[in-house]
Amino acid sequence: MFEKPDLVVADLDILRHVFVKNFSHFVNRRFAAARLPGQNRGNSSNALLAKVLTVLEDQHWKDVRSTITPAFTTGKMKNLAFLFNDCLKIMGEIVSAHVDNEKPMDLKSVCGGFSMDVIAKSAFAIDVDAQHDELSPFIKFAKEIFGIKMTDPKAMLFLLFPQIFGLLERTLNFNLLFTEADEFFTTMLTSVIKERKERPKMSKPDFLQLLLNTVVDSKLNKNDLEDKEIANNNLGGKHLQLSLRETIAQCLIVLLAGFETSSLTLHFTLYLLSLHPEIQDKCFDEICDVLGDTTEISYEHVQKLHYIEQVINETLRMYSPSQRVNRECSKDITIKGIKIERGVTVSAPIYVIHYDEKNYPDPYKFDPDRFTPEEKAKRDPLAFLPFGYGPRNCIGMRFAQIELKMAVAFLIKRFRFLPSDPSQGMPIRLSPQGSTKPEKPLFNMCRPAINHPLGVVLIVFTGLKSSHGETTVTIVALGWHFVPEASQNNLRLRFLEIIRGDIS
Ligand code: HEM
Repeated sequence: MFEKPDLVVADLDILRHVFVKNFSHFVNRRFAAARLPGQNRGNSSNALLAKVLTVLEDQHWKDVRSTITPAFTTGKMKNLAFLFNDCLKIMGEIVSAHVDNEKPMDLKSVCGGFSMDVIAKSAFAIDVDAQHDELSPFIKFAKEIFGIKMTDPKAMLFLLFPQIFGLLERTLNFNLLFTEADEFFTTMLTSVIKERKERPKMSKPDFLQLLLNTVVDSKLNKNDLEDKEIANNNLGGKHLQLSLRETIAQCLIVLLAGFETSSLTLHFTLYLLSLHPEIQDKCFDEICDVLGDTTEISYEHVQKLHYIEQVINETLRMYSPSQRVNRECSKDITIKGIKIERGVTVSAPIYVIHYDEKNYPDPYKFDPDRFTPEEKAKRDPLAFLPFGYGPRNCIGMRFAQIELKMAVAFLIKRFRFLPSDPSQGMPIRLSPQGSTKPEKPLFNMCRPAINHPLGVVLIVFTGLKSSHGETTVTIVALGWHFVPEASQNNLRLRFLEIIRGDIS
C-alpha cells in the first residue's frame, strides 16, 4: 500500500538522463493517479479524467501523444491566433471599465476570465463570454473541476490511500471528481462533434477541429517535420483512431492543463510590469514597432515580439506555475553512480533550479535580458523548466506562448499598468500552501497608454505635421522631458520619419 520514495534531484546532468537520455526508463509521470500495481489507470477506467493525456502511461500514452501532436504544431497554432483576438477585445473592454472607474483591478479575475474564454472558444467551440457571464453552465462545471477541496472526504481518501481509492473507483464505478461535469462536457461536445461531421462547412479553425482532423489525417506534413522540437520528440507511437470519449478527454486537458497555468502567468506578468515601468516602456516600444496602427494581432506579429517573449520567460522563471516535474522509474537503473529502483519517482524542483545563482546570478531580480539569445546560449537548457522537458514536456507550450504574447501585446499597447499601492514591491510573496499563488490577491491600477508621456508626445508630433509654429515645438520639448529614456530612441526615429514624410 505504501508508495516508493520520491528522489528530488537538482543536478541537471542526472535530470538530462531522466528526461531525455534514458527516457525509456522514465516514460510515466507520477500523477495523483489511483491504480493497483501493474494496472494502467488510463486503460482501466472509463472516467473522462482517466483518459486525458497527462495521466496516460507507457505505449498508450505514446500512441495518444503521437496522434494529437499534429494539432499542436506551429503551423496549426497559427489558425488559433484569430480566435484569441475576439477574447482580447472583451478583456480590453473590461480593463477600460476599470480605467473609467479608477478602481484597482483584480488581475486574477481579469486574466482568469480571458483564459477561460480562450479555452471555451478553442477547445469547446462555444462563445461563453466567461469574462461577463459567471452563471453559464460551462463556467459552473469548469469551476467545479478546479474547486475540488482537499478537505473533501473523497479527496482525502484519494490522497492518503490511492490504491484503495483505485479499487473503489473500478469496482463501484465511483468517480471521485466530477460525475455531473463529466456528463455536461460529454453531452456538449458530442453534439458539436456530430454537427461538424454532418456539416463540415460549419467547422471553425479551432482546437477541437484540429483534434478531429488529426484523427482523420494524422500524418505530420513537411512543415511539421521541419519543426525541430517535434522531430526531436518523435516517439514512434502508433496513430490511433481516438474514440469519441478519448477525443473529448483531450479537449478537457486544455481546460485542466491550460487554464490555471496561462491565467497565473499572465497575471504575474502584468503585475511585474507594473513594478518595473522601464521594462513596461521597452515592451510598449516593441509593440508599437511591430504592430504599428493595426488593431488585430496576427501570428506573424507574435513571431516578432522577441522582448515580450523574454519578459514572459523571466516571469515563468520566477513564478513557474508548476513547482516540480517528475518521472516514475519503470526499470532499475544507475545514473552517475546513483541506483534508482523501479517505482521510485525522480522529481526536478523547479524553484531550486530557477533560483540557483549558478544558473541565474542575482536570481530575485526581474531581468528579462537573461533570455536574450546570447544569454540563453550560455546556459544549460535544463535550467529552465516551466514547461518540463524532453518527449513528455508540455504539449501546449506553443498554444500558451501565443496566447500570452498576444494578451501582453494587446494590453500594453492600450493600457499602462501601475501598482495600486505604492508600498508594493519585489519579491511577490507566494502563498505558503505550496502552490504558485500570491499570498494576497494582486491588484493594479490602469491608465490608458495615451496618458503615458509617450502618448502626449505622439499627439504633439501629429500636430507638428500640419504646423511648424513655435508653440508646437515648445510643447514637443516639454513633452520630451517626460519621456522615459527607454522610449526616446524609438521616438527620435518616429520623429524623423514624420519630418521626412512632411518634406517629401
Ligand atoms: C503557461 C502555461 C503552461 C505551463 C507553465 C505549463 C506547464 C506544464 C508542465 C510543467 C507540464 C509537465 C511537463 C513534464 O512533465 O515534463 C505540462 C504538461 C502538459 N501540458 Fe502544459 N503548461 C501550460 C499550458 C498548457 C496549455 C495551454 C495546454 C493545452 C493547450 C497544456 C497541456 C499540457 C498537457 C496535455 C500536458 C501533458 C503532456 C503529456 O503528458 O504528454 N499546457 N504543462
